[in-house]
Amino acid sequence: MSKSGKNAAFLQKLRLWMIILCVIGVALSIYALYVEISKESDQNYRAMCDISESISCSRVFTSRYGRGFGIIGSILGEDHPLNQPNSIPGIIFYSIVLILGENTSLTAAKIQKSLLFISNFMSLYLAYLLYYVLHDFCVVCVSTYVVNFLLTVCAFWRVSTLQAKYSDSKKNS
Ligand SMILES: C/C(=C\C[C@@]12O[C@]1(C)C(=O)c1ccccc1C2=O)CCC[C@H](C)CCC[C@H](C)CCCC(C)C
Repeated sequence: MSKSGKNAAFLQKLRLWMIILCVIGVALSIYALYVEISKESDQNYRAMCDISESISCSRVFTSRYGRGFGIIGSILGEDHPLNQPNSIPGIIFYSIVLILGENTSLTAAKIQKSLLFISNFMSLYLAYLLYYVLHDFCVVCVSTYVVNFLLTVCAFWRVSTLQAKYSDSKKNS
């Protein structure tokens, strides 16, 4: 296969994997939202990801860090309307990444790469809270960190492949 054919095939593969990862991200966020709402209305609700006292996702989602990433509440007040469950920006975030993946321009790919790069710092901050502050292991949370990391790797490959593709098409014209 020619170089440009190989690039095109690799881009298709990346697109597929990124769609799958974004759908997983949205699904994990919707599940987190569902658990948080269920637990808030019924203290006896036990989620699938509540395995033990220290492996409990609902304890994490209903903690003060489960809303507004623990930041918005301390600035605007816990009861501020912007202090929503973390899963809501999560759903918006993965949807934006998904939409950017459907745009074939290099600019869209670069914006996508930057957003994903930043999300790993968010993962680090949330993992810190999870491990050192809440002393919990949350399966859903850790899964989102893995999804963010894998999406970031894909986004970096996508940008370099698109750059190679565009510099080749300039050479050949
Ligand atoms: C479900 C999810 C993350 C899981 C979790 O947040 C949860 C649910 C939570 O309650 C929690 C509590 C205490 C410690 C850790 C945790 C978490 O681990 C989604 C984030 C995904 C990603 C890390 C978001 C990236 C945010 C963007 C950088 C901000 C952009 C905002 C957009 C609207 C454009």
